Amino acid sequence: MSAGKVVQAAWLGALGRNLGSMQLQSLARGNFADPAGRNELVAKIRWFLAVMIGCYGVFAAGFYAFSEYGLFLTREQVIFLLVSVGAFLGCNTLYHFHYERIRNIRYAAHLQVLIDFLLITLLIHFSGGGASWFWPVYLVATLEAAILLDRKREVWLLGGIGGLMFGAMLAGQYLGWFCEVPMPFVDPQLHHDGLFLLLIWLWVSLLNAAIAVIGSFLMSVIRNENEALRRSERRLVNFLDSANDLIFSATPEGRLLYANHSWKSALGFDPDTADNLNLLDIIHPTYKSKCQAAFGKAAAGQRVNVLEGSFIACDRRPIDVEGNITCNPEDGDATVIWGICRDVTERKKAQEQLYHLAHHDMLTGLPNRLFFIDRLKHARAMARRGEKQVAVLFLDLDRFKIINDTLGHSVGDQLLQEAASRLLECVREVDTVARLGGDEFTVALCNVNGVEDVEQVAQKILKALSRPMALGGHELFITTSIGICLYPDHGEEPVELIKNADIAMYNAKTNGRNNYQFYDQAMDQEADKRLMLETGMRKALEREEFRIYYQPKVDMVSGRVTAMEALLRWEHPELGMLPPSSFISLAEETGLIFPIGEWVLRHACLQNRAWQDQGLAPVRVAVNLSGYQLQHKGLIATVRKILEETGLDPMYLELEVTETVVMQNPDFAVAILNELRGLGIHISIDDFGTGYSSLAHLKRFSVNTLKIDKSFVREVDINSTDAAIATAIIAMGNSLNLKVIAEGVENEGQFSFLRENKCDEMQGYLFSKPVPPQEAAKLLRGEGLKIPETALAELSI
Ligand SMILES: Nc1nc2c(ncn2[C@@H]2O[C@@H]3COP(=O)(O)O[C@H]4[C@@H](O)[C@H](n5cnc6c(=O)[nH]c(N)nc65)O[C@@H]4COP(=O)(O)O[C@H]3[C@H]2O)c(=O)[nH]1
Repeated sequence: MSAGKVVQAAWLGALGRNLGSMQLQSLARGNFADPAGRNELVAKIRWFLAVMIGCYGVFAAGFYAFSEYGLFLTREQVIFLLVSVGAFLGCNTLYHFHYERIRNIRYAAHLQVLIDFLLITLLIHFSGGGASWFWPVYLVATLEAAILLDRKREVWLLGGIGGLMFGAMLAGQYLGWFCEVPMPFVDPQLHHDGLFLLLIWLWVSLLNAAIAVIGSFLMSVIRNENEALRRSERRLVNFLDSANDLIFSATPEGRLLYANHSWKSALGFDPDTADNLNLLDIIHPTYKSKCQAAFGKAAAGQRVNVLEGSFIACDRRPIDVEGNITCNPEDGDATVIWGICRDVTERKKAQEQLYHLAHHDMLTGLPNRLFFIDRLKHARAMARRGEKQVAVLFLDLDRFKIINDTLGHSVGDQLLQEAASRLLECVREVDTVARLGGDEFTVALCNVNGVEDVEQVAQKILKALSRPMALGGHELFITTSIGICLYPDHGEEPVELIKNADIAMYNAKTNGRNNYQFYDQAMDQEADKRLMLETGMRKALEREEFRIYYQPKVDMVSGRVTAMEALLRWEHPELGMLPPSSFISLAEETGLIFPIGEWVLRHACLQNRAWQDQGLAPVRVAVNLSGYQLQHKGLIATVRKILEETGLDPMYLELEVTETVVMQNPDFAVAILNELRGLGIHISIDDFGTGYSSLAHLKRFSVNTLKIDKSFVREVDINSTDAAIATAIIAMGNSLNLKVIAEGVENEGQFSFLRENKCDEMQGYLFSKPVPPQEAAKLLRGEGLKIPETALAELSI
């Protein structure tokens, strides 16, 4: 048996033995060991005597006044009798009402007994006649002394004094000092018989002594017993108070009778001071009816095990408890319910915390995957009932890893928290936003009526997340890619729905990020393909499956090639020649972008050096830098190393960085681009117009060229908005002394418009598609470069 169980068994045993006598409060009141209890008893005796004597006085006076016999009392005796009765009643009343004050007087009890002796002596003597019947009252006064006084000697002494007083009265009578006192049933002759009076005195004194001895002996026995009981009670109370469990007793109606120390300190109530405290009033409403039923059950004699409940403490704190209640009524005792419970508030809190931890993401406080699946099941059940749909949105923050790696995890964490709170703003309360890990979030939209509903939310999310975030002293711009699938159209099971939304999300990523895509079964093949690409990509470098194609950039004044843009291709053994759009984002996610990017940079530099060595007119080679590469700590060192290894002059290297990547963390980009510029490298901002650059930002960037995104070039000659954007970019570039190049120029209309608007350079299929190195060399020699006829005359070729 464990120590805890031994203690529990011990105190349960003690509790059981004392259960009947455990009416602690009421017991104390009738306790002879307690002076208050004894005084109460004595007071009762004295009131009884006073009433009896008073009745006799009234009877005697009445008899004297109205009876022709006039009784056997003289007028003076009746008067004296009434005065004595009055004095006795007066003393008693005085004692009763001023008990609290009198009891503090030393020898108050002795005095009380002596006064009783004296009054009774006077009463018997001076009233004479029938009042002499009251001589046994001496004995009662001795009994009073036995009850009131703790020391036997004092009891005997007072008993002796009583006897002496009685003797003195008889002696005085014998000697004729007092008036004649006729004794009932006694020959008046004997009233003056010394021997007879001596015998009476001896008899009364003997009785008095016997009462004093027996009374004080019995009282000491009672007192000792009571003291032992009180001691045992005290021990039990101490024992109960030392228990950590909350122990209480109450009536079946809930009135609290007793509570141990732990109960009092946990709840802040004290049944001794709070009158009529009812347990049911301080039980949490959730548990009230359950506890009421349990009390009823216990009162009916059944033990209620493992009762859970919660009290409301004095300061309104909920105190969760767990325990059992029982009721052991003994014969004649009122039904008392006993409860033993444990304060499990902390344990419950810990359990709740544990549950929260198991079901929530620590960083954002959002539900985690486990909880999300649970919520999704719930949403599915609701949708089934209402014949609605559930939408699962899978979100991945674009290029989050870059921010995390470059600005540190603390900023990354803040970003995730900010993203989480913005996501919560976009959905209703019934919907669920969860974080699956990393930068992946999911949203479950309940009771969806159709695709339009979901699209609205998706657009709201894209907008909310693209708002700039000021975190850790940086202004960050982030976008997100969202994959969406619907229950029941795209799957039944939560796991399947999440998987399909994930597949759709990848599609959104490959579709240029910052957009949403609905799941389509065809995407499954895409997912398989992606898996195949991922495994293949790891070996592609070793197997030398990557190729670089080159596309010329043409100067609009001279008509010459100013640069060759290196565009990566992957010659997949099964899928054929793959464009970068089908594998670059995958390379970024897998981290393979670093070795691949380095490979492209090295080979492009080598190629350019080779062209120069072949005697071709030197041009720049433009290499695209992924956001991940730009933010990589080792970028500058890598570029330097490659330039050294290949022997290419930095002025013939151009690095293209997309505007979105630069704007994601402008402060960081400024620092890196300045350093690259410092090496003598040409810097271009790619896809310009798609990001959020402002003039203020541009002024800080140390770049050479702005490259108008091909989406604005496509309809630049027919669409007024695109035309306005393109001309604005050209004007901006001119004012900042930057070169402006347009990409994706396919026809003469675009060409003429851009030329008329003073665009410095152009690139596009109109001049040449991206071509392998050998063909690129031909272009550099001026062979095969397509310049529109209309322009040839004006160009200084
Ligand atoms: N419709 C149309 N398209 C034209 C025309 N002229 C050129 N293009 C295409 O436009 C893209 C221009 O590259 P970008 O904007 O830097 O966009 C590039 C670039 O961001 C990225 N990329 C290419 N190579 C690399 C690389 O080595 N590293 C990194 N990080 N990204 C690369 O992949 C993107 C796509 O490259 P590509 O598929 O080669 O697509 C190229 C090119 O083939 C035209 O007249 N019409």
